[in-house]
Amino acid sequence: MGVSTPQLALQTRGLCKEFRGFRAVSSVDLDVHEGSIHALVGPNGAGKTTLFNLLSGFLSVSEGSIELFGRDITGLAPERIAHLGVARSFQITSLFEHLTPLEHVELALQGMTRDGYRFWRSDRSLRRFRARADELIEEVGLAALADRPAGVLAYGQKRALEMALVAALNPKVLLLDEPTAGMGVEDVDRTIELVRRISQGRTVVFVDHNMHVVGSLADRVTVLQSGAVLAEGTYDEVRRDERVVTAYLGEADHA
Ligand SMILES: Nc1ncnc2c1ncn2[C@@H]1O[C@H](COP(=O)(O)OP(=O)(O)OP(=O)(O)O)[C@@H](O)[C@H]1O
Repeated sequence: MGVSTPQLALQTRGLCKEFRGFRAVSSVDLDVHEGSIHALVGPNGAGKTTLFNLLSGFLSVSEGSIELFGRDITGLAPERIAHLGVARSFQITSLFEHLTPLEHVELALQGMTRDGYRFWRSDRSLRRFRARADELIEEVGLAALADRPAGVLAYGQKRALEMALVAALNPKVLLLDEPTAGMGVEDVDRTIELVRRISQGRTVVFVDHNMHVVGSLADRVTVLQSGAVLAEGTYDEVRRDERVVTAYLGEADHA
């Protein structure tokens, strides 16, 4: 009888974040459908990173609520939210220059087990994860560099390794903060493919300034301005929206 609505992976209602009276995120109602790729865009300072930090629990919520698959996760610690299946892309600074990509992924896989991150564990115990680590390294296109120190990887390759580390967590929801930032055209296109592959069977929310990336990947786009939702829809809908055009032109004017 009733029309079945697709399940929401993430839902926020009236979400606010204030920094000493300044509203960086203001009454945001966000619906992210399960299995979708959802982009957050907006001019500099629009509140995208702050919203990401709220979703992953890295910042406390000032007002409003966050639900993950219908469960209220407002106020949960980041590790609890991670445990419930939300992973955030690693920052480059979290790579260990002397460890190889393979070792990074093996450690990430070990971190998922009861053993946790035990760096003093023997090579033998890590070898249990070798086959899966090989797969992940292959998937992100780093097979030829699997045994080189991460320090020698080029920028785009480091970002690919971060993607493998996030995928190793096997999350239900993946939050990617500017996956193509600072990349040349080739790396951007490779990353689009990579995100597409990694998004299979998952929900992805990403922030990116590159509209080619947003247009190629996003099923839905939420445009933020001054902390609030300015527009929401498909890429084609939002890019034709007068208010969105004005917001971006306004930014260009001030550049
Ligand atoms: N810890 C903080 N304390 C005070 N103000 C903050 C803090 N973090 C962010 N802000 C402010 O909140 C606003 C939103 O910042 P945020 O980094 O979320 O924007 P953004 O959309 O991610 O921008 P960008 O595209 O430049 O990364 C900005 O005005 C910023 O200065």
